[in-house]
Amino acid sequence: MDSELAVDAVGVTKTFGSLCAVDDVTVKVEAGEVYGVLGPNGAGKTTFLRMLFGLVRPDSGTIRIFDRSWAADGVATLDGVAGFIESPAFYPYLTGRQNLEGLGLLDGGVRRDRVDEILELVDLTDRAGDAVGGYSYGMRQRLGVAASLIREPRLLVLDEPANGLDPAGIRDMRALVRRLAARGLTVLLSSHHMDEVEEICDNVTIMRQGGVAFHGAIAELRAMAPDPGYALSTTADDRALEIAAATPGIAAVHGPGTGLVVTGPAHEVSSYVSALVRAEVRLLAFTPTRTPLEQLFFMLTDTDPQEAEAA
Ligand SMILES: Nc1ncnc2c1ncn2[C@@H]1O[C@H](COP(=O)(O)OP(=O)(O)OP(=O)(O)O)[C@@H](O)[C@H]1O
Repeated sequence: MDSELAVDAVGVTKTFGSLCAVDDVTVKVEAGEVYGVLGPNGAGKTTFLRMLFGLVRPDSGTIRIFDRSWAADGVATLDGVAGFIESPAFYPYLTGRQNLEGLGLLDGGVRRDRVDEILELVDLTDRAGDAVGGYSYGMRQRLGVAASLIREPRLLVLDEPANGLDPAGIRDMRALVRRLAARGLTVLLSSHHMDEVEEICDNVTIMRQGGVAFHGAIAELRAMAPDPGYALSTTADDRALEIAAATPGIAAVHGPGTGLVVTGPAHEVSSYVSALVRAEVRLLAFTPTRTPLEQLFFMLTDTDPQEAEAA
């Protein structure tokens, strides 16, 4: 039901000069879900989120947050909404706890046990007494989430919360978002990595050059994804190619460097590997290439995977 939507953005467009940064984007986020806005650099994700926060005014379209709009309700539109656009900023010489308490003062103070609870939730209890200047990037991102939680929001908006994090940081951030969702918080986050969102989001909008390349459930995306691919190196690649040609459902080509790239449904790939073993072709390497969803993301957004990885 539309009145229960946390975010109801319809046909939102924003142009900067001749550049259409956000082009007729519709995003509907149900209360209680984790929603991802995905896209490569420059796709328009941040501009879209900035419009939710009222930092940028759309040229056309409507935005309602928990049934409030900037036009009708002004700043009250942000009641129950918190989050950060790009990286959160803190006083580096104050501790994590002092930063949170300082922010709480803006609202007339925050109870100590509430700060304790939030620090526990973002897994910073042990480091709460250390100066933020000594925090890792991932800890600062988590403290940013903690700062957003002080006002007990119903909707948390996070712009690329995993950007710049190492794999452990990404794992921690993912776990944090899951914990928040389990407490009933609606989370809207942006990302340019499919693997960051595929496990935590229920629905996604994939943006490409301002427009929408896909929107729907992750499950729908999975159904559209191409077969998984594997980089293969053997003692006899030419023979391995011949065997691939004779194995139903398997496609194999020479890889970009040495070896082969093999694609096919998982059970066919398993039969293919058995056939190689029977033919006494020994495997020297067998590693998955991109996940099918990542591959689909690059296809939908028309992005060159190598360029994206370099960026
Ligand atoms: N204030 C502005 N003035 C002019 N152009 C802008 C402005 N803000 C954004 N843009 C342009 O709009 C396009 C979309 O930018 P946006 O930051 O929304 O993309 P993004 O998907 O968040 O990218 P990234 O992942 O790199 O942050 C870009 O081409 C950007 O240069």
